[in-house]
Amino acid sequence: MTHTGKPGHDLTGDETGAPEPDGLGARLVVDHGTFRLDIALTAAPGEVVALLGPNGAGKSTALRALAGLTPLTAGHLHLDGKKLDRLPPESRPVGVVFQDYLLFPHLTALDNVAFGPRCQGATKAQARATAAAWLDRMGLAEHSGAKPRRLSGGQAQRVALARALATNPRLLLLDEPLAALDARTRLDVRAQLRRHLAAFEAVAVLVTHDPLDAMVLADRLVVVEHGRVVQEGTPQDIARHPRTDYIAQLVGLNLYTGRAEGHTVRLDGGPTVTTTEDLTGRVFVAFPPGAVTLHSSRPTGSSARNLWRCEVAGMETHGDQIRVALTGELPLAADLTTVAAAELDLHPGAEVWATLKATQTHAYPV
Ligand SMILES: Nc1ncnc2c1ncn2[C@@H]1O[C@H](COP(=O)(O)OP(=O)(O)OP(=O)(O)O)[C@@H](O)[C@H]1O
Repeated sequence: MTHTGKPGHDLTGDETGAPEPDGLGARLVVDHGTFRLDIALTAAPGEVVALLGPNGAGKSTALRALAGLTPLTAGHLHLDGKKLDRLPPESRPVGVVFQDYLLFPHLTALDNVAFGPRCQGATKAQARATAAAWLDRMGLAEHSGAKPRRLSGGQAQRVALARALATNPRLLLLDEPLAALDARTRLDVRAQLRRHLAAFEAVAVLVTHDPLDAMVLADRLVVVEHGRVVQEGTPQDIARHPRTDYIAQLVGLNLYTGRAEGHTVRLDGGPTVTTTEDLTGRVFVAFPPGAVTLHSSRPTGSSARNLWRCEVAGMETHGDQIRVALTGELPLAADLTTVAAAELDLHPGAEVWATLKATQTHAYPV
C-alpha cells in the first residue's frame, strides 16, 4: 500500500488559505431535519478509511455527500487540492460501489464496466479494451459477456468494483460492499476486496456497520455515532482502547469509566477495580467477557483482587460459548463454556460471584 505517511491534513482548508494536500480533506455538514451530520474526514492517497457506526449514525449520508448525491449544508470537500463542493456527481473523480451494486441489467458485464470510460469520452473500442482489462484483473474475463442476472453475488460485486475503478477515480466509495453476500461468499470476496483496495493508489472510503469488514479492509476506522465522529484510529488501536459503549460492544469488551489512584480505579457509581496499570485521574477500564470467572458461592482463598456479587440477567449462545449478562454491583458480560454454565446451574435470577484478575484488565486515560 502506498501510504504517504503525511501528517494531519488541513481541516479548515480554504478558511486558512493554506494549500490543500493530496488526498481527501473534508468537513461534511448535512442537515436532514432533526438529524445533523457534522464530521471531519481526511485521508491520504492509498489509504482505506472505514466509516463504522450503528444504523442511523449518518454513514450513508456522509458517503452521499462525498459523491455529490446529497448537498452539503456547510463545510467543504477537497480532493487532491481541488474543491469539489459544487461539482455535480458526474463531474467528480469519484467511483461508487453501491450496496446492491446497481449494475445495468440490460448490459453485459463488459459494457457495464465500459460505461464509465465511454462517459469520459473514450471511443467504444477503447472503453471496451479498458473494461476487458479490468474484468481480467478481477478474474472475470470469461464472464464479460454475461448479463448481471447470470452472475453470482460475488461476481456482481467484482463487476461493480471494476466499473467504479475503470474511470480512474481519485476517490473510491464503497457502501456496505459485502452486505448483499451470504456468509460463505463474503469470506472470499472480503479477501479479494482487501487485495484490490491494497493495490488502489487513491483514497478509498467504505461504509459499514460490520466491525470485521472494517477491521479487515481498512487502514483506519472513523467511528460515527449520532452524526459525529466519536473515535478514530487504526483497527488495533480502536479494539484495544474503545471509548464508547457501542465500540466496546463491537469489539466484545466490558467497558467502564472511573477515577484511578495507582492500581485502584473507583468506577463511576460502582465498585473499585484493581488494575495492573498505575494511573491517576479519569480512566477507562476494559476487559473481555472471557476473563471473568463465575462461582456459585463466594470463593474462599481466591487470589483475584476483583470479586463482585452479581445476579444473572440473561444468557445467550455466543459462538461455542455462553455469554452471561450480569447485574448487581457491577453490570458485566461473562463468557463461559456450556459445561461450566450447566455446572453452575446458571439461570436468570441466579446469584453468582464473579472474579477477575487484575492482569486481565486494561486501564487507559479518558
Ligand atoms: N434524504 C433524507 N431526508 C431526511 N432524513 C434523512 C435522509 N437520509 C437520511 N436521513 C436520516 O439521517 C439519519 C442518518 O441516516 P443514514 O442513512 O446516513 O445513516 P447510516 O449510518 O447510513 O445508517 P444505516 O446503517 O442504517 O444505513 C437517519 O436518521 C435518517 O433517517
